[in-house]
Amino acid sequence: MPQRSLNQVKVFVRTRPTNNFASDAITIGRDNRTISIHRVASNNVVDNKVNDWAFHIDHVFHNVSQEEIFNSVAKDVVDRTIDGYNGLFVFEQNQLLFAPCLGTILCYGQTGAGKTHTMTGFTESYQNRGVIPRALQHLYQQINARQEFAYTVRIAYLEIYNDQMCDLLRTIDSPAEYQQHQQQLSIGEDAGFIYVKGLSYRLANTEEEALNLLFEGETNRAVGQHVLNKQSSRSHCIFTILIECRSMLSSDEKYTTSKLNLVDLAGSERLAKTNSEGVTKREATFINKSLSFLEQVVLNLSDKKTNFSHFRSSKLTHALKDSIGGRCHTVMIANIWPEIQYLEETVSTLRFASRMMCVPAEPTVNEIVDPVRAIENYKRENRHLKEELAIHDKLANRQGVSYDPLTTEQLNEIESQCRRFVEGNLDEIQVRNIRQVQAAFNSFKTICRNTEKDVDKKYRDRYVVAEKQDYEHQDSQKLSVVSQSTSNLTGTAGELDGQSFALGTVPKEQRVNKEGLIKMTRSKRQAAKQASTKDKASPTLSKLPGTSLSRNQTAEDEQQFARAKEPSDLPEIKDQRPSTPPNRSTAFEDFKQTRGVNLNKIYLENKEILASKKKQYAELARRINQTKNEIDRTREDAEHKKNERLRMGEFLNDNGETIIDEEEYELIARLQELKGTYRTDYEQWKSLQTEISYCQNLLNQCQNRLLQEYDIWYNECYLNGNNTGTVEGDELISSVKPSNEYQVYDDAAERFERMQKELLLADLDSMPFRQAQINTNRRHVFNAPPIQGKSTNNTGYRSGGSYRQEQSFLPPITLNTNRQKSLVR
Ligand SMILES: Nc1ncnc2c1ncn2[C@@H]1O[C@H](COP(=O)(O)OP(=O)(O)OP(=O)(O)O)[C@@H](O)[C@H]1O
Repeated sequence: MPQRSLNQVKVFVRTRPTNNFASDAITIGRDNRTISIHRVASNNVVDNKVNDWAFHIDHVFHNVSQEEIFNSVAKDVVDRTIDGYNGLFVFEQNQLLFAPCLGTILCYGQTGAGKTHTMTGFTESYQNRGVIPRALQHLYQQINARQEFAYTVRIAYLEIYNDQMCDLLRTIDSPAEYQQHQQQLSIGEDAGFIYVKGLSYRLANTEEEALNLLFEGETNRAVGQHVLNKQSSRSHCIFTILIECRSMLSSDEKYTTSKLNLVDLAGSERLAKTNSEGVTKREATFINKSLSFLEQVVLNLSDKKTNFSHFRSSKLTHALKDSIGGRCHTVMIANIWPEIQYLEETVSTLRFASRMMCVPAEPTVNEIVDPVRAIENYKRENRHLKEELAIHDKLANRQGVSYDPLTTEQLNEIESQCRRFVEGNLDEIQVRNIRQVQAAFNSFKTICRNTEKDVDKKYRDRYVVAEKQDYEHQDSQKLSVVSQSTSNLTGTAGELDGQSFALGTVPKEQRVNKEGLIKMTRSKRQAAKQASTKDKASPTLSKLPGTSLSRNQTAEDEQQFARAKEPSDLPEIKDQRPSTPPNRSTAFEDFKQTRGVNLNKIYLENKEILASKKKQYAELARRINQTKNEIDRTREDAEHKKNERLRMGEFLNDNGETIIDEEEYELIARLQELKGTYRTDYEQWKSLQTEISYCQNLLNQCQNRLLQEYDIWYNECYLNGNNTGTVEGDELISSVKPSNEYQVYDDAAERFERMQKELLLADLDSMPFRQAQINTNRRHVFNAPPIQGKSTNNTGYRSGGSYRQEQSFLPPITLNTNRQKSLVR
């Protein structure tokens, strides 16, 4: 095999997994760098065609994961793009006019071969996310790791549909801006760099913001259905990441810029095989035409003798002019569908891949960042600043101030001072320079963390829910406790002097309407109780032994949850279910009486504990306020007495001490006593506050678990446990969507919180991905016009004040219903 030059476009082949792999016709070399095709000639026909091919490429990926594709193919390109390029670009009204493209990843192949799968992946599955979401994650991880640089990231998403360009992020704008963006996009060139006039570049400060943009664009892509692919992309899409980087170390005005294009081409298709007609056929014609122009351009680029390429022959080739080879680090993934009936398409894809391999690419090395020189400059500047500081200190008569790093002894001394300060044994901490201030803050941080740990340990050790015999009784009591606790949370308690912050609860008008919730919950409970009395004979509802829940969130918790969710004494109810699934809230009640009975108990127990803590908290606050009022009154009386004494003239004893009367003495003593009570209560109040937040946390976890188990149970009972295929899209994503039926327990704000917590419990790295997913779903559900016929209430997103509020912050989106595809691919 000929030696590959480093300065050429890299080409990889990825096979779509299939059970009908054409092993007689397709052979992948052992080194995974060769792919041979052998076509069996027809028996009856004299065939003079070439029947054997061998293609040498950089690597063949056969049945590999999305992660491997990203790590082997795309990561390097992303890294190179982050490293930047010495360029310059100019913004005008948030529209990029000029930027060098440093990296391109391109997916090419026949329809249905897995290009979109490779590039974007499943938007609803974190594990199966494609190159773009992974590239964004890697990009922001790198940015966060490079503290010495300040990065600005902008995103654009361009679609080329029937040779017309379209901004996929236009729907984020308000209607007025949207109208502006409707203007025709056009391609411009400056110094060999390509830009799309009118295309919006959106700032993305975090991975989540960037993913929001990706998902928004994905929902706007043109998608169609034909025989070979139910969700076929009918357009070429270019996802552009623009990175601007400034050094924090030098005051240099220069900055590096780079652009990464992630291109998902529409798939070539043979009309006879896809049975395309009407719109789909017209689209296919445009797709095939633009791809053959692309082939032509690539052919010209790979031919050293030709120095002209017809880039302007189509929008696609023009838009990609500076993205293929040349100064751009280009990587192509050729997707093939290795089944015998697609052999011709496979050969044609591999041919294109081979041509692409000959396109020269000489990425320019970034020259701007020279860390050695930067550090030298930094040291020099540091020396100058120190000298200046010394002069300044001398002029200000501040002798002996040292700016050198603190020694271990000095650090220990500061730490000890901080400790004594916190314990109340020291009034002031001696600091003379900024290093000492920093050291003091660090010590405070350490003290704070250790205290937190101690408190946490203390509560974990302390709280174990006792077994309860009469659960139902307590359950009914609980509601009144909750309502009392909320109504008791009034008044304020402040510091002794009354000059600082006030403690207490938020004003009534700012609180969530709990009464409504309680009424609703109560009526649902009653309904459930009636149902349970009817079914008394059923062993399903027989009393289960009380469950105790350790506050330790350890294996013990897990075991208990496991025990709770698998009550062995419950009969299998699956077969008794009606064929039509019941409404979810009825099913939920059912679940709480059967499979979820123990989990529900734990949940309610915890809720009760929380309610009682809140009650104590409110009572204590009221008591503190009373004490505070009494302190104020007593202090006033004492002051009054003192003034009276002073007016009458002071009496002194032989030692020169002031003599006061009995009444004034009692007032002073009472004042001391009240202050003592106040302090004790205040400490207890603060500690209760921590306990409440701990219990609240635990309650949320129980709630999440209950709802998860409910989803599983519901699927098993009513959807035959089938989580794919037969289930409607809405059902599929129900596990990540808050649903109205869960209102049995909580109001909208709580649901929102629960949803976030549910996500947090999962892999932390996946948080931005999942959050962006939810944001996009929610945005589209909120803004779907009512004329679409579907009631948005079905989704469970619309009820609840907090959602409405959130809606008002989001820009309205107008959806093109013809072109919108489901978020679930
Ligand atoms: N590597 C893979 N692993 C799992 N599923 C795959 C893989 N590649 C493709 N698929 C599945 O094959 C189907 C078609 O894939 P995809 O839509 O990505 O093809 P495409 O090349 O983008 O087609 P088109 O050009 O028509 O848009 C999808 O259901 C996708 O999930």
